[in-house]
Amino acid sequence: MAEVRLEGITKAFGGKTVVDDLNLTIEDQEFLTLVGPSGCGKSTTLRMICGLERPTKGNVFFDGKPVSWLPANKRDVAMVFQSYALYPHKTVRQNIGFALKMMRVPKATIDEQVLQAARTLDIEDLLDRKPRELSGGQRQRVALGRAIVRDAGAYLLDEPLSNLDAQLRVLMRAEIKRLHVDVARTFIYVTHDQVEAMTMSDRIAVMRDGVVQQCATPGEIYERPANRFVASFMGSPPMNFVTGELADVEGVRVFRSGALTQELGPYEAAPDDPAVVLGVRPEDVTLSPTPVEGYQPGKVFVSEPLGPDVLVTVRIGGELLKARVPVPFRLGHDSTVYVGFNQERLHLFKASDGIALHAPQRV
Ligand SMILES: Nc1ncnc2c1ncn2[C@@H]1O[C@H](COP(=O)(O)OP(=O)(O)OP(=O)(O)O)[C@@H](O)[C@H]1O
Repeated sequence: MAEVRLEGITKAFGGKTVVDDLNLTIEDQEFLTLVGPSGCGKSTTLRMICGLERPTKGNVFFDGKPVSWLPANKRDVAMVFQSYALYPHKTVRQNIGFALKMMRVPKATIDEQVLQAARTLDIEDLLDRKPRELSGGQRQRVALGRAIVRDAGAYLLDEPLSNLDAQLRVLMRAEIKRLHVDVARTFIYVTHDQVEAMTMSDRIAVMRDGVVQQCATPGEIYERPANRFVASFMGSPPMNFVTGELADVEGVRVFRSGALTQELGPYEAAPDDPAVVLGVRPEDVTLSPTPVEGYQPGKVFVSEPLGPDVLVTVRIGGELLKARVPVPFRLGHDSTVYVGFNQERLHLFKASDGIALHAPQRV
């Protein structure tokens, strides 16, 4: 059992605040991912949770008990690092069992638990090898094995897949997600890869410059990003943004920018300032070779086949927009194309501070 609560935790190094008044509760058995660009404070946050770093201000609680003063080895956590940190001269079996040996667990129990962890991770046949005789993916599994054998309340994983090639990352992503189900413990995972965050997590906390921008389920983050930063960081290929303004034309709210005019649905609040940024994800852009009412004419700039669909960049006036459309797409470069947006899935942000202006919740 481990609910991890961060209450106003702040960390400064030499007067520079790198984590700023962070408040977050990670539920028991939840898979929470901290995601954000390099240097935003993810690892520092994780290190404060596990006890490798002390908060400058604020407190960390495990199951309601403050632990900020406890050293790492006295906390009920196990950590997996990006570098694996395996002992090169020890076998896989010794690496996995090392923490238990340090805790003076009887040998028979260690053997049994190591075997059980190895079975979970499908590395039983590697137990007598040394790390140098393993592939990157196998080393990663050993690092995970070393963590899960500890039977900790919370597992903290810091970019555990970043040293693996793209194919292996996809494989291990699914394996870690499955491992979380099997061991039924709290997982706190750090990555700068938004795809990992989206695919693995129960909830995602998106960080920027030491501040959590939004903490929500992957679905909410994708559908209702709190601000332009979250909208641009989550989603691949990224959301299109067009700067313009809101206007009312014969009682209908429209967005206008240069050559582009787009009718909008209802929005919760009309901002004081009409300067806004329209956001539209590439999969919400439709292309037609012939005119359609409400569509804007543009020119095909470039098209990139992705397999099941095509990423088409279209020029409308001075803007370049990306559309993800199904195959086949037969229009060549510079052909005229008509561009439509899925009105129900448009996003609006205030131009001044990037805060989202949400449409009423769809049911
Ligand atoms: N021990 C330290 N002393 C001084 N500055 C530090 C220390 N540790 C981290 N920092 C700084 O704190 C900021 C946040 O670092 P942190 O490692 O938490 O970021 P991150 O989001 O995990 O980045 P990455 O994805 O690159 O690992 C960075 O600017 C980093 O240089």
